[in-house]
Amino acid sequence: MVKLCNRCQKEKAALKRPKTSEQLCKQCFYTALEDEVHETIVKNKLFKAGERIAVAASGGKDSTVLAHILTLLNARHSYGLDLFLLSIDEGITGYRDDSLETVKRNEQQYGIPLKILSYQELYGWTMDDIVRAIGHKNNCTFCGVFRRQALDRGAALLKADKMATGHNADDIAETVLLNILRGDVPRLGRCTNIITGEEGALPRVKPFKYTYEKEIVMYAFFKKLDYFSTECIYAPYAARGAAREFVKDLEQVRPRAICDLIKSAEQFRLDTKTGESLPVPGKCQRCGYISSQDVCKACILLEGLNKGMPTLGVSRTRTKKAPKPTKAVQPAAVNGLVQ
Ligand SMILES: Nc1ncnc2c1ncn2[C@@H]1O[C@H](COP(=O)(O)OP(=O)(O)OP(=O)(O)O)[C@@H](O)[C@H]1O
Repeated sequence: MVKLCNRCQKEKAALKRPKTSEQLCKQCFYTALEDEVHETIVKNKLFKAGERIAVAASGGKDSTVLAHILTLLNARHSYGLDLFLLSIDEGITGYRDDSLETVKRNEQQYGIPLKILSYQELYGWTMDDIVRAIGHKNNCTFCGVFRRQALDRGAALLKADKMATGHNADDIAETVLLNILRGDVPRLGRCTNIITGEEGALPRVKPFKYTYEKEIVMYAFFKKLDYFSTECIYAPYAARGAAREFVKDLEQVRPRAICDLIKSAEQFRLDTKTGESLPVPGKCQRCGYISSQDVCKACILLEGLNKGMPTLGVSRTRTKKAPKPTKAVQPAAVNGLVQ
């Protein structure tokens, strides 16, 4: 017997939604997902009319679907946003070079201008160079810290008001678990925030906070979106992989587990009486970019690389005293890079 779509009751059901177990036709699935993202955007006041939004685009499924859905919702609901694609080329041969080709095609497909910035031009090192120098251990620390700053720099060049990233519900649930494993209570409370960095120059928003990865993949697949699907070649060495597997196992047993992990972490709010305080954003004395310390993590890591002491700054203990300044990356070095 043909199973009809639970919503329209007319079309044949094409899929079972991983999040709700509803059996839907393709069109009703698209509408359900798009409406949920719209609701998330409106309820959480993620955007204001007239804002310039940098969509952090890696060429992967999440950011590709994000660029697609934001373009669509911006037109459908007259958000009045100016959208831009912003990509960081970490310099990972056989991975990022291929995914950037996808983003270049997305620029044409969605009609959104693209800006690419590379670690090579910002820091003088590619990730391939870094892995050659330090090995596979800790390379994700360098990549994560440099990417975060590189995205901020790119957004500043684009004069963006906000940045939207493709972090989905699974990513956030994984981060919750990692923070529990590390006993990092302040981060545990903060990692589920849908808007971060509001106190600084560039707030970051996560429109896919409640969107399941499996549904993003289904959406991209059924809509035949052009995205790059290979994992980072250095990813097998990341601790996140184990948390990812665990979240997938939990989801298998109980699909709600992903939402529940996010909800439970939301209950962990910082108790100011415990003496723990949130880092106060300031400026790095060397490069001038946002930092809660005198010298930002990117400058400390870069100093370690340039001095042949790559473990400098990798430890999670906070440096009270800033190390002596060496050559810093000057903001001026990347001025005039807007294409
Ligand atoms: N190289 C990059 N350039 C621009 N944005 C990036 C880059 N890498 C990651 N991001 C942003 O951070 C988000 C989460 O990063 P993650 O490492 O999970 O991405 P990914 O798996 O490479 O690709 P995606 O999340 O797009 O499927 C991405 O959705 C994207 O918005």
